[in-house]
Amino acid sequence: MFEKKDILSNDFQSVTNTQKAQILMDALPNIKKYSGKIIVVKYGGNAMLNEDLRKSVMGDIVLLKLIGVKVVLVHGGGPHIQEILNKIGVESKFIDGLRVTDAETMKVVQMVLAGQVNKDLVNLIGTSGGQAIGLCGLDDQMIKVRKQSDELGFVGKITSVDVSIIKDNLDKGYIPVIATIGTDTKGQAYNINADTAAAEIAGALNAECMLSMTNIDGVLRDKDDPESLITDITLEQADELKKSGIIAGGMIPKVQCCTDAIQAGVKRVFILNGTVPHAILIELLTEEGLGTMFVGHYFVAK
Ligand SMILES: Nc1ncnc2c1ncn2[C@@H]1O[C@H](COP(=O)(O)OP(=O)(O)O)[C@@H](O)[C@H]1O
Ligand SMILES: CC(=O)N[C@@H](CCC(=O)OP(=O)(O)O)C(=O)O
Repeated sequence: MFEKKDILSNDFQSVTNTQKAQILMDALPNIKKYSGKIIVVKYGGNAMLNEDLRKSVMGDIVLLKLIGVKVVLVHGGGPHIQEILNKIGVESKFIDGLRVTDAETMKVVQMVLAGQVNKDLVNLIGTSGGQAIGLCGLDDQMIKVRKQSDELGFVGKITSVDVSIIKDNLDKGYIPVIATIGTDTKGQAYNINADTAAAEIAGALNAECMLSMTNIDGVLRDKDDPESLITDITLEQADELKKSGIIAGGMIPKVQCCTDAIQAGVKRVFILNGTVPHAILIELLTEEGLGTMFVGHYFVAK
């Protein structure tokens, strides 16, 4: 039997073919568990900046698809938006982790998320051997929103998600790749935080599982101590850790989205470190587990 450290180390190169075959056999119960089920992966932030890691994450997604999992990729791209805003000299302000979005910023958000980032990921899935289709919340008016608040400008609060276009594409064998732009009743485009959108989409799809990929191992008792990872967390514990200030900064909205997804009926929700090669496969297909798993008030066996 192999441990996480063996899988992540170069020693893994020296395992025999029989051992490799055994690893595949060991994955069989988990493959059976997820085959035919919908899994929503949220990918964004700093975990998306390194090209080799992006390739590794897209490779994991293609492999899941090929073993029969219906994968939906919801992506962010905050750092990519920031890079263009910096280049054109537009300043961005954040309120509680959300980008204040004026008309000019909204144009950049749409251009970067639905254009550059979305199509780059679609292309990468294609070259990794999968079939992806790029969508955003404007396609078929998939994500409807209303203005969240005047001070945030064109930041949308999701009012409904119509998942028909996602399901149609899953049925045709595509991996839907979704940029999180929404529209109001008048056709105005809005910026949506990608974790929030992923949780809403996962809930609307009645997904088996949602994985939120970030650049830290999961929820930590001490964010500067990787050894303090909380592997399983109930909604009540998550609330307590937020109140006590242990969960802070960008982790607050991320944890909120995870608890929202559980409450919307998603069975298993994880925060995972997307900078660990093959984090998705290790979490889903091995007994090891890497990140933080959210469970309802009752215990759900992994
Ligand atoms: N208890 C905690 N456990 C883990 N990370 C935490 C915690 N409290 C605050 N954080 C911070 O939250 C960050 C993750 O949020 P964020 O950077 O917004 O993610 P992303 O860009 O991937 O969406 C971590 O890098 C960490 O600095
Ligand atoms: C309203 C709001 O803040 N929207 C985000 C959308 C992108 C996002 O969420 O990207 P990450 O997942 O990479 O952080 C933004 O403008 O940055």
